[in-house]
Amino acid sequence: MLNIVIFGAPGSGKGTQSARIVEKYGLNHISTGDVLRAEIKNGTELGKTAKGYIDNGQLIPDALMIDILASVFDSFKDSKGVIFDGFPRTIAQADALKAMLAERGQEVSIMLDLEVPEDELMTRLIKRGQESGRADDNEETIKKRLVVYHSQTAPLIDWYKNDGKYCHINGLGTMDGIFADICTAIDKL
Ligand SMILES: Nc1ncnc2c1ncn2[C@@H]1O[C@H](COP(=O)(O)OP(=O)(O)O)[C@@H](O)[C@H]1O
Ligand SMILES: [Mg+2]
Repeated sequence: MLNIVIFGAPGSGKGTQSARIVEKYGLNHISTGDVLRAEIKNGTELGKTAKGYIDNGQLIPDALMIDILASVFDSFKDSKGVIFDGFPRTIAQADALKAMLAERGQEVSIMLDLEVPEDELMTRLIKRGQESGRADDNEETIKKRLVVYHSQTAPLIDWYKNDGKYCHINGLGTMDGIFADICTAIDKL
């Protein structure tokens, strides 16, 4: 199985590139953001809990996220592989993902880090907020999310370097150009 972690700040293009990877390689996509937004839309207990954190630009607690992730992962039977989009976001989540995959005789194949400058992230997210109406894509919440990204999520770059899975991708450029770089990395696996 191919287990790909797609990584980057909010607005770095994880969702955009995941859709292309899914189509070309026939993988299953786990976007934890999409899972939580669906729960919010359906008004579930989990959705209510998640909304409080998301509206404030904060991360959902690790223990809850790790449970959700494992149950979504186990819902895919005979999968060719999975793209993890939006998970892990903390060191504790990376440890948990490694343990969860190891229990199932698997491991992360590669971590793709989409690097995009901050001013470009802000421009993209403001635009996404206007077009899609995503509640957390407003300037105030985006700023909080970027602070959380730098303090809690960016340390995963060194974590994955130490684990030998890290792959840097320049996330600035055309969507096709970025996808071509991603394919080059995946095809080497
Ligand atoms: N290479 C790119 N160049 C310009 N805009 C992009 C690029 N990739 C994605 N976008 C736009 O940036 C926004 C955020 O992309 P998205 O894939 O949702 O990011 P993430 O899932 O990492 O938050 C979207 O509105 C998308 O259309
Ligand atoms: Mg996304």
